[in-house]
Amino acid sequence: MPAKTIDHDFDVVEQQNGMDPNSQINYGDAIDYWSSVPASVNGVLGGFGEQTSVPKADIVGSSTFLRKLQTRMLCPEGEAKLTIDVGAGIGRITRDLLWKVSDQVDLLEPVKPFVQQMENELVAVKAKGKLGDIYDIGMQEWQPAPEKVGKYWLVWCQWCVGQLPDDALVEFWARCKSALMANGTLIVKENIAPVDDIFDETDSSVTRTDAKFRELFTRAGYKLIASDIQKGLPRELYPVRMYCLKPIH
Ligand SMILES: C[S@@+](CC[C@H](N)C(=O)[O-])C[C@H]1O[C@@H](n2cnc3c(N)ncnc32)[C@H](O)[C@@H]1O
Repeated sequence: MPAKTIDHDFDVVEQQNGMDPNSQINYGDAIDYWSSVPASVNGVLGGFGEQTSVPKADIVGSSTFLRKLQTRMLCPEGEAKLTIDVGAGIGRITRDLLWKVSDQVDLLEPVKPFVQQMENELVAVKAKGKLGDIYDIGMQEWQPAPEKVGKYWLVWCQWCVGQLPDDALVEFWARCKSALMANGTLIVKENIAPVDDIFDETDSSVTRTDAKFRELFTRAGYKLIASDIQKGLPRELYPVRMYCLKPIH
């Protein structure tokens, strides 16, 4: 869930059970949960929709982060800035941010009602000729289309990687490496757990610690070049961290 509130009692019970949060993830349960919420910003942001400060603060934080990284994200002349919005929900981030910095945006999202809603959310992006392909599958099933291997300028993963267990996530990020162009970038923006990884049974996901993220980036073959905390979120939410990663070739 994107905007998870801190619920210590629940976390402690889960940790005391001594179960590995990874082993509790069930892809089917996750799809059932996300299919049951409204196909809206409020639905994909766990109740922290446009009536709250969260969506606006999120987009401002991401564009500030990207602006700081401009010189590290140069695209070779003559090549298109192709981006993929992973676990895209209804296409909120593409609609509000990614189209502005990209020539074309692909989206990956396994929940059918969210994919249908993209048609409404992305009318303006499509009219500008910037809407690419939509893959209605999970990250664990995705691999870059043969003609797109080495073509992506940016892979954007936000509030979705907790849906995969550690090993499947490392394998997914390794496939992203083959999708990226030589100077391509992986951005990961996620909630951060304070002490240990925490399983959330609502959407069958894991909230990871900063240390775990850094370990998984190394395992997947990336170098971390920048990281910032998202500012301006309500106090009751987990901290949210942005990571900028470059593949090690
Ligand atoms: C919290 S929402 C975030 C949506 C979007 N990234 C945003 O910030 O607006 C999590 C998204 O991950 C999607 N998701 C669930 N399981 C997934 C999987 N295995 N692979 C890719 N996306 C998944 C959900 O359907 C949902 O759209």
